[in-house]
Amino acid sequence: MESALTARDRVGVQDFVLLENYNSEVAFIDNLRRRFRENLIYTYIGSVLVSVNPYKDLEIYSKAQMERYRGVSFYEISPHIYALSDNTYRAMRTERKDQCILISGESGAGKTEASKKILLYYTVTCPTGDHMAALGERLLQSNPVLEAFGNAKTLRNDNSSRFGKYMDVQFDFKGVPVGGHILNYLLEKSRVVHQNHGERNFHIFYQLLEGGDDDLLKSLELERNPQNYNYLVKVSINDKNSWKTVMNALLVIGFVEEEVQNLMNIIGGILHLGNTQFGEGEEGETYVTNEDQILTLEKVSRAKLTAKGEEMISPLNFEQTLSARDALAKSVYRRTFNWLVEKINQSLAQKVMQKFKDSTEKISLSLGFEQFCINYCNEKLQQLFIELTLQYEQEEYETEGITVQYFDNKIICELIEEKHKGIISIMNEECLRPGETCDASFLEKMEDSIGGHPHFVTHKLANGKTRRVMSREEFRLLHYAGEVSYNVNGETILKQNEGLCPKRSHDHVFVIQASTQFKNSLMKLMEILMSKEPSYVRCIKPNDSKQPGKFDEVLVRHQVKYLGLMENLRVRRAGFAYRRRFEAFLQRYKPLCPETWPNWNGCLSDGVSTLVEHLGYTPEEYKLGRSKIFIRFPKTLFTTEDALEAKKPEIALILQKSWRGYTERSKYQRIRHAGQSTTCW
Ligand SMILES: Nc1ncnc2c1ncn2[C@@H]1O[C@H](COP(=O)(O)OP(=O)(O)OP(=O)(O)O)[C@@H](O)[C@H]1O
Repeated sequence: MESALTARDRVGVQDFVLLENYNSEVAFIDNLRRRFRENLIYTYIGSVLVSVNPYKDLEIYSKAQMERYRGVSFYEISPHIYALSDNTYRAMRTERKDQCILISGESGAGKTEASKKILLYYTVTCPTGDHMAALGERLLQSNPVLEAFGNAKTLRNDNSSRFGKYMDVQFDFKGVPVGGHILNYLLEKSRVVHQNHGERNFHIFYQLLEGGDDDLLKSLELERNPQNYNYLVKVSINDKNSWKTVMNALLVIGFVEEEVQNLMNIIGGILHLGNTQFGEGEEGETYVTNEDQILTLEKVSRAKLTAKGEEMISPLNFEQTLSARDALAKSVYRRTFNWLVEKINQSLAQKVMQKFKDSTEKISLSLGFEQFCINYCNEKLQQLFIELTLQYEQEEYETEGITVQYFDNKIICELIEEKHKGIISIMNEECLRPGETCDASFLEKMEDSIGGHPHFVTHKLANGKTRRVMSREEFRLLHYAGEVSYNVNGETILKQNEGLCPKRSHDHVFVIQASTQFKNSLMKLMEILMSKEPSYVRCIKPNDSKQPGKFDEVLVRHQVKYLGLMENLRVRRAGFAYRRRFEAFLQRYKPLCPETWPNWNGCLSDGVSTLVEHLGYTPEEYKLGRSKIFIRFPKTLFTTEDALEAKKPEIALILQKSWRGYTERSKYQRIRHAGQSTTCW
């Protein structure tokens, strides 16, 4: 195994920082490709882990592998998600600082799998109490449940998460995981009533129909064939087995039989709701045509209005009724999903580590409100990445007189969220305006307020070439990940911003616009993340056909670009690969120098100078700042780490000897003291 690993390490560089030509995108991608061919899917850029989806099971996630990475320094061993997990865990314990791991990448790049591997690593390697054994199991089992209700087959991924997830895991002072908590964001509820060609509804609908036993289906008045339901399309993906896994997971998490039955009642109810047929009366009123549904569903075709304190029931026309039926289905599903997450949270009780799951997607189709929110979320996460890594480095380098240029996406975030002028404000204003919401006037307002912004374009504002490919009903944003067009026609952006309810002019003030809600929850998330020490996993999808061994260079290049990996590398290499506060550096490496071991009593920077001179660092290898040492090349650090590793047995021997000497001396003193006391008597 070891020799195989050494051979693997020779294929490409395991840290991009060691790339000879670090400015070359070609060299970067070539390194990725060479490693990918050897099944080396992980590579570092300093402390950032780049992961390429292998689309096949690799034997690198066993318990034995976990043991290899346990307690081992980041740079000492080949890159792995376990190394990052372990490092984060140890940083939390030694530095006593909350940590978070941000996993990003486009749909199908491997974010969910990465998060599962991290969780598995903690549940296997962390110290446990009895409580933890059960908690670990519940943490792991929360995945199949969330996936059943929150994941679906899309063109890009057969198991695509259609919601954002932030998982919090809490440890006690001994490093024992004591609980977990999940926050979910922006479930793609529109999928409940409509799926694009080749895609499916959420897995649970199919799992129920394929896996549920005859009695259950009978009690829910359901038939096995998904084709009998308007909200479903027929594509099976091992749903029968998944059903068993999900039912078992629900039990482990602590759902009682009645709750599971209720959940299934709701899922069945949504399917029936989708099958409700409506007819149109002579005066434009709508009525339910399938008689068995009349009692439960006739209210869908009416709206309750309150004007000047008086309530009125107004009939909806055919179109409005269909839209109200779908809105009801979506709303029930969303609430059920939230309830489910809450139940899981109760089961995980006290809480543990972090992971926010985003779903960066570069989409060139016309999209609506939900996609707008998802892309805004990814934009914010990218901004956070820039702020926490690149900008931080920039500031440090400025004091060293080094300047580095990088792409800052703040301008796009502001375009979306700025008070009074941003797209969200304009959208809200338009929703609050008396009268029917109108996407055309929303577009005009945007053109007036932000027309001319370099990241915004509409048909009217576009130049000839772009205008030819743009419709009059869309606007285009140049996100950091690429251009995305958003459709504003009819039922899309504004309707969804209002929460998909038919608008009632008198209660505008009570409408809490979905975009503002989303913006606020995003701000809260950013606050949480900013308060923690971040680690990053950047996932890359090697091809669009989900095939093992296929490396599509164009696709990979695009992701390298929008994930900002080249910038990340440039900043890393422009300066120093490693930095540590003097006290931390001295504390770690002081055994390597007789003058600093066992203690250095002078000023810290002198101690570090003495230490590195003894180690033979050349002037270009390092620099001393005011409070930190900066080491330019990882190789220098590796050598120092190796020296420390080699020294460890010697240190252990010295400590052992000192301890034995101390205990023997104490014993002698006690005997001597006892002898003297006896003599006195
Ligand atoms: N490390 C891995 N080893 C083996 N297969 C993997 C790995 N990572 C991902 N895959 C494969 O790729 C598929 C897609 O991965 P995953 O669901 O994690 O993507 P994602 O980035 O979470 O996508 P989405 O944003 O759509 O949820 C998985 O179902 C699995 O088949």
